[in-house]
Amino acid sequence: MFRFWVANLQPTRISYPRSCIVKAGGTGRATQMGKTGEETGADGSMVSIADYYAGKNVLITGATGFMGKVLVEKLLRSCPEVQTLYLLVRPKAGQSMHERVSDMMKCKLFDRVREDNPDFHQKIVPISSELTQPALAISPEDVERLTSCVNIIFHCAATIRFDEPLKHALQLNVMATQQLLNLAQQMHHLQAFIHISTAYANCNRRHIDEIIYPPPVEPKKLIDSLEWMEDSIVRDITPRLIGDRPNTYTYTKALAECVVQRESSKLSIGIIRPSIVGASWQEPFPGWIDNFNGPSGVFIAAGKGILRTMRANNDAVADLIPVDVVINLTLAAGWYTAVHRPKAALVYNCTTGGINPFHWGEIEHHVMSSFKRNPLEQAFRRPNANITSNYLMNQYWILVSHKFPALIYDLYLRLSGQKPQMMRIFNRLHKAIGLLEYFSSQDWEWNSENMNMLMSHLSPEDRKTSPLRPPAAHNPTPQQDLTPQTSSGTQPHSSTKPHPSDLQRHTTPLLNQ
Ligand SMILES: CCCCCCCCCCCCCCCCCCCC(=O)SCCNC(=O)CCNC(=O)[C@H](O)C(C)(C)COP(=O)(O)OP(=O)(O)OC[C@H]1O[C@@H](n2cnc3c(N)ncnc32)[C@H](O)[C@@H]1OP(=O)(O)O
Ligand SMILES: NC(=O)C1=CN([C@@H]2O[C@H](COP(=O)(O)OP(=O)(O)OC[C@H]3O[C@@H](n4cnc5c(N)ncnc54)[C@H](OP(=O)(O)O)[C@@H]3O)[C@@H](O)[C@H]2O)C=CC1
Repeated sequence: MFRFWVANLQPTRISYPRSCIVKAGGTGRATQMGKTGEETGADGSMVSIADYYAGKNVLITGATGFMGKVLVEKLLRSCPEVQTLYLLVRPKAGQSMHERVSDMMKCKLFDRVREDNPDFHQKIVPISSELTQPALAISPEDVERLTSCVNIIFHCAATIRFDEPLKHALQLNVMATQQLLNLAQQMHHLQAFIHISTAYANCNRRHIDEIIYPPPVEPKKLIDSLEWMEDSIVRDITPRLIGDRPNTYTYTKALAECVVQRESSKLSIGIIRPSIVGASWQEPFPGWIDNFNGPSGVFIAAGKGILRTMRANNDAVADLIPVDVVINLTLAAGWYTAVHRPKAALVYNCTTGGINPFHWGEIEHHVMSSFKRNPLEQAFRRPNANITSNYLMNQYWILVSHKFPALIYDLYLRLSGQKPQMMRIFNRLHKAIGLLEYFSSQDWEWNSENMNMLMSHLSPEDRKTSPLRPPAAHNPTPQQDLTPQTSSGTQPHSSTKPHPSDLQRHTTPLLNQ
């Protein structure tokens, strides 16, 4: 299997002349490039994001995931004239691909879309695909169909587990991305390829620009080397390979960026780097989330009275960003990439810390007071969690507030003839928070010039309906046409960075309750 991938990392490229790709474009409303570079309609007015997506065929990977679902929902709701959404989905947990998609469309997230258009499901076409398989396991008929009509690709699928074995993380995050790029190059009408990366792909640096940094290793060389290795050997050498990155996730996401960038002479590419994606701010309704990733699991464990202590720096910036804001940026980047066809891939650091800093210490305060006002059902103990940056103090509280109560509770369970379980729960919790502490103990500085630039290109209507950042009393929306920073970092970029004190703070709705 690995051998196949290696062979396919250097694909036979079918390149279409750029003019062909662009002209062939969407079947939507007639558009032309305005003098300023904005896409304008036939009447000369600026074309909105919804106008751009009208009549377009969109391919989405990872649509069953947290961010993918929100992307599908927003596209259907805000771009009602979008032609078709092709979702690459695999069967899972005994459910067929069709059952999974049909279940997904029944979920509360889609209530508003359902209200607006009860037949919205007709726009969704699931395509069977297992991304870790050769050629993404897409049938030849489906390849034919996709290559003949897709206009925009959003690549959201990934393994986001921090403890993923390197080979699997490499297969999904890097090789599948390469396979998708190969497919993209065969598409006759493709206008934009949007890759979802993470703001932490380069977390081994303190200051992160909107450029692609040199990869920690040549991806193909790594794949070649791992091909013949036993899994146990790969496991042993993983810490050496990932070096100063904390896990295989950030390492493989960095490699994926590099693989994507290498195709930027043939495809129009945008790379979105969100920081820690949390519950929705506004859309389709406030507070939607469907997973325990990142801080969400920590919050729930604290709310249930299980987690009492965690290592985190009170003063470090907690770079949380609501999922709807990330998706607004993703759709706007798709539009911008297709319309402006930047020569090099544009990277968008999708972060909040530089403009609206919020700290882990403040989060602790809001989370705890929120759970005191709105207690969770069946809590283990009354919630009372504290964060500390002191290792010894944390170890002390782990012993006193986690392990000791767990021992007592398990003893009680044993004596009452039940299976002990609390120590097992704490062991898993300790493993999970051990993996998260790297991110809660330090902070990073992300440049977000391209996000500002993108905002400056949005029509006034789009700024209202698809805000790229939560509103702030004194939040100066850049009015001027800012120069994009290219992924190679070669072009100059504007220094119109808003001052943090100009901006109002926000928290996710969960914390605002
Ligand atoms: C003290 C109180 C206040 C706190 C303030 C301070 C908070 C500090 C928090 C710091 C967090 C910092 C996080 C930074 C992350 C930045 C990373 C960059 C962002 C990204 O690019 S991508 C997203 C990042 N990825 C992740 O977050 C994934 C991390 N998770 C993992 O790697 C694995 O899940 C983990 C942690 C290794 C655990 O694996 P495992 O034990 O195998 O468990 P599963 O995840 O498979 O879950 C099994 C099962 O349990 C359910 N579950 C999980 N957590 C909870 C919970 N808290 N309560 C209830 N149930 C839970 C889970 O849904 C699974 O259920 P299934 O039914 O699906 O089996
Ligand atoms: N959540 C976050 O905080 C952040 C996420 N990101 C990035 O955003 C993107 C989306 O993340 P998120 O939505 O949170 O992740 P999820 O884990 O919720 O979703 C992952 C998606 O990838 C799909 N997928 C995984 N493996 C395969 C496979 N072998 N074949 C086909 N599909 C597969 C999953 O499908 P299935 O349902 O079948 O498993 C699912 O749809 C990722 O690229 C991630 O790196 C970046 C920064 C922060």
